[in-house]
Amino acid sequence: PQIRKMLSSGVCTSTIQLPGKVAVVTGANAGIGKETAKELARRGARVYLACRDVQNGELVAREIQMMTGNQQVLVRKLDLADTKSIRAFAKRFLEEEKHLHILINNAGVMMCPYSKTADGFEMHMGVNHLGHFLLTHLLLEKLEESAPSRVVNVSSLAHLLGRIHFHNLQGEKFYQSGLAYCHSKLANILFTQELARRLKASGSGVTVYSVHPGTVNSELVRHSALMRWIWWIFSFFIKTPQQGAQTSLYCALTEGLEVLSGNHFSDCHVAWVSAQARNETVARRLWDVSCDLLGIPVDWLMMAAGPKRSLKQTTQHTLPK
Ligand SMILES: NC(=O)c1ccc[n+]([C@@H]2O[C@H](COP(=O)([O-])OP(=O)(O)OC[C@H]3O[C@@H](n4cnc5c(N)ncnc54)[C@H](O)[C@@H]3O)[C@@H](O)[C@H]2O)c1
Repeated sequence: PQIRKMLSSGVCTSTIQLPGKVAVVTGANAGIGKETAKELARRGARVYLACRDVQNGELVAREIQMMTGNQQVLVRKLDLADTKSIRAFAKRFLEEEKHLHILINNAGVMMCPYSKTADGFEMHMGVNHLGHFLLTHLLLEKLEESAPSRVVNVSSLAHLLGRIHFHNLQGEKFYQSGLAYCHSKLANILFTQELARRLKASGSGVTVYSVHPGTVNSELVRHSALMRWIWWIFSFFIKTPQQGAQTSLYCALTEGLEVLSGNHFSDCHVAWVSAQARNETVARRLWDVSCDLLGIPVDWLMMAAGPKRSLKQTTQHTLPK
């Protein structure tokens, strides 16, 4: 354990406690999300485990309650592959909670065979990007009312290989499962940056960060025999889920991080991103296209001084069938 500790740099050293604070963690019933939720609960927050599998979520909630002594760990159904489920989750949450201080967009799928969400979106883009885009949109007013508040988008170093192909967003022209994951993780970073720009322009007290958690021993690689094998071989050297949760926790908890809103973090430090991930034009267009696909008004968070764009300029993308 000592060697493992040495190999894993980046620990969230914030001592902040969270009584009276409310947090939502997506995909909180496994891996990095579970450890993130556990630590937020340990610090006294009321934590919503937003899970696709509620039964399993309840088991995890009981485990976290027992380990932390915090009974305010609640499970709510959220399937990010279905916009109806996302809207139902948000509706219930907004009805029952006065505040939301921390939203961790953590859930993700990797290298799944070509498949589509209930709304016809390619699964990686649908779950990893569009699902969290819609969820954040629906919860933003509550975050603004609760400011200072934070959004953490769990992305990946895999964004390096990502590209936003607007003519092939649903992967119907060409599809490769590994690349589809990379594209969706690039979308996480572009969304973070565009959201940060808009929140700043609107004078909101909500800040947003994207995160690479490291290479983490979790179930994420379940769809690829090769990746499972590689993860197994290197399992001693890669991070535990608890170590993988540190950068998400750092971005959610560290005092004074507001000035770095929009940045990407790894090992609890600001991290470099690819040229693609710094392209503001692509970020703006992805924002508009995402709104279009989800039926959200493009100006749901209009740049105060930004150029007005007509949707015509942005509709050169493939709609789901
Ligand atoms: N494990 C790594 O090495 C690694 C590296 C870089 C980035 N990440 C990112 O970290 C995040 C967490 O991954 P992990 O490693 O803990 O994997 P994991 O498979 O253990 O956890 C993923 C979680 O997402 C949930 N999820 C999947 N599809 C969902 C859906 N449709 N609706 C709601 N929830 C859904 C799963 O149920 C699970 O709880 C992901 O966004 C992943 O891309 C992981």
